[in-house]
Amino acid sequence: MGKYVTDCLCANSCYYGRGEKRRDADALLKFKDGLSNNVDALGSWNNSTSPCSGNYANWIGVLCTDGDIWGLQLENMGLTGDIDVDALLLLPHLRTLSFTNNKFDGDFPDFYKLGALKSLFLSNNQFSGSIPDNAFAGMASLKKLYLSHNAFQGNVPTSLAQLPKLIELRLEGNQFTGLLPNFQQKDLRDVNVSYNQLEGPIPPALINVSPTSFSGNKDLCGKPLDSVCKSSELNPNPPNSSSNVPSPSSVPTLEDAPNKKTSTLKIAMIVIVCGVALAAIIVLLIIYCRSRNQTSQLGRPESSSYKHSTSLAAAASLHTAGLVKPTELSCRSSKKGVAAAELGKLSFVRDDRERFDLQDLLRASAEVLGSGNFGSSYKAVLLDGQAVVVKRFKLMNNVGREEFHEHMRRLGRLRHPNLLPLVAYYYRKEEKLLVFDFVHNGSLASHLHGNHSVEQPGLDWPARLKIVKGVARGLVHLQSELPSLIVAHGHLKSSNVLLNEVFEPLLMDYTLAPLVNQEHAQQILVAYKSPEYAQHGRTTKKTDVWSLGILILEILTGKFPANYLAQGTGNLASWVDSIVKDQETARVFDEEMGSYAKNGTAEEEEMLRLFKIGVACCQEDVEKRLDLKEAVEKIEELKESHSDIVVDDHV
Ligand SMILES: Nc1ncnc2c1ncn2[C@@H]1O[C@H](COP(=O)(O)OP(=O)(O)OP(=O)(O)O)[C@@H](O)[C@H]1O
Repeated sequence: MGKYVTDCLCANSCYYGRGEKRRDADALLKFKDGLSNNVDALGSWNNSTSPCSGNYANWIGVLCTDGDIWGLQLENMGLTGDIDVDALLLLPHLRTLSFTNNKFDGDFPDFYKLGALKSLFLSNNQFSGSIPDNAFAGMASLKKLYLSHNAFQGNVPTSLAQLPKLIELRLEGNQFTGLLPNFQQKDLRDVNVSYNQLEGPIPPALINVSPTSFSGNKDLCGKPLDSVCKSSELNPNPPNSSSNVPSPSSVPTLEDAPNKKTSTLKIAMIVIVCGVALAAIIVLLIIYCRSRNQTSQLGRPESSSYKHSTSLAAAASLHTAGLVKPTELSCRSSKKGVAAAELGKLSFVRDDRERFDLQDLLRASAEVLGSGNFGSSYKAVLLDGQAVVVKRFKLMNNVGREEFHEHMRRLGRLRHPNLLPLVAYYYRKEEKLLVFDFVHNGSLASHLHGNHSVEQPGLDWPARLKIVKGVARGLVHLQSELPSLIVAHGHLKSSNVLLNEVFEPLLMDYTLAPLVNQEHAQQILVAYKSPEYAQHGRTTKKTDVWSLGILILEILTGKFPANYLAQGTGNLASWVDSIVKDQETARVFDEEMGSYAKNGTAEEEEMLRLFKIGVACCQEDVEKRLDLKEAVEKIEELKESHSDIVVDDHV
């Protein structure tokens, strides 16, 4: 419990007694006053509660730590009006601000006043006009700045080049003009200025950035692009300042540039050669697509040795009649005139993986694993024997390309023994494909509720405890790596826990909420079945703890929360109540655990302790519910038995 709650022991009535907390609430209410259409979205911002109780936020979109407000995450709310920076100035602990995906417009607000800010996310709004050159002067702590997909004009402010800690800078999809400032920050690694109207040399510090981060501009030149800067571009004389000019020392020099006549000739040659090559590729693709379509129309199986297996393309079409088949992904794109090089291209998020492309997947023998709420999952075995799972997601069409790429990159950076790593993805407006490694032991759900045999015996107590510990560790990692998300997993349930060959659990389908269409998310994602969402229409940092509690009770009792998976149904509280009542009157532990679950054994005592933790995680009242840290600490203390046998958890 956070210090504020422990100090007060009464969350609501005391906070007016504490000047600091009162000041925070007043500051936010003042901020809210500046907004125009905030009535519904910020309904929880009112005087009946304090914004924070410990680490828990009573007000939507407020990020709390120990009772202090360290961030605001007001995303996808349709907000307009004024961003009252002076009101935010009254929040001394504020470090992060996100207004992504709203409708704010007008000039860039005076964020320079918030000198301690570490991250600022304003993407996908309607801000416009020039940003003053010194707009970021004094923001020495700023690490992440996202201004993409607005309508900013004028020069990229030179004060950005003076931010010592800047590591992520996203300016794509605006109308910035002129030269890039001479960025020199060595840690500036995630930069994107594509689709502006920038020109001139790319600063030397950015030569290792991907060339696509500069595409769609008027006339940028120099590395990492292929276009060599002309001498006039290397020594431009911009009206604004010399600090805008990258040092010419490491960009190509005059000697590198051929004379004008030769270079014009060369450019003409290159254009012709590229044109011919492009035409040839398009013709080949059309032939290829036609031949594949004919094959699939004939329904010829690619492999007769698999009872349920066929090519992924055929599997997809068999299973999703009426939907776009993966085979068509590349063909349709070509009709729309997308560059040939982009066709069938999977984006890989990890460097340690061997690359394959969509065509390899389509050629692979494939098997339908199942059909979930979002679409179907296929197991595909590539020619080199590598088994992967391709998941099709259809309910993510409100998310923009850049936002999707950004989210995938974030997921790609996650590394933990209890998280199923994302391998690659494919973006298309109507449908997304996510590729993961195939996990051999299947899902926890199938082990708990499927038929048991000699090959698949029931899970014993040590195995179940190991699974609970692994799941808890995976959740902690997600929460600590993605602190800006209110719900880090959001879809925790037994079919989304896979078991590897040593029964180590791997969480999957995590962090989908920012991508899934809002209306579908509320129908499908487990987080939206929590009591806090049912009662107050909001999720919290403890929502994943609720799902963990349900999972613990399911693992201990072997009882399947039937309503849990059904689309559109909510409240699981009655399921929890029935389990608790059963426990009071009889032994509820799954008999599949055999002698371990017998009355009075040391193991049964440990099971009881875990049961209590599960119930404490399922408290409907969020205030009374354990937070993740507390839950994990208690889970880690559990042993296979009271006789101190430590679980061999392979982590
Ligand atoms: N990487 C994987 N390795 C092995 N089995 C997998 C893998 N990914 C998914 N599965 C299995 O494929 C089946 C379908 O999974 P899918 O995620 O499509 O649906 P779900 O988990 O049942 O529901 P939801 O769409 O709500 O998550 C499930 O039984 C799941 O356990």
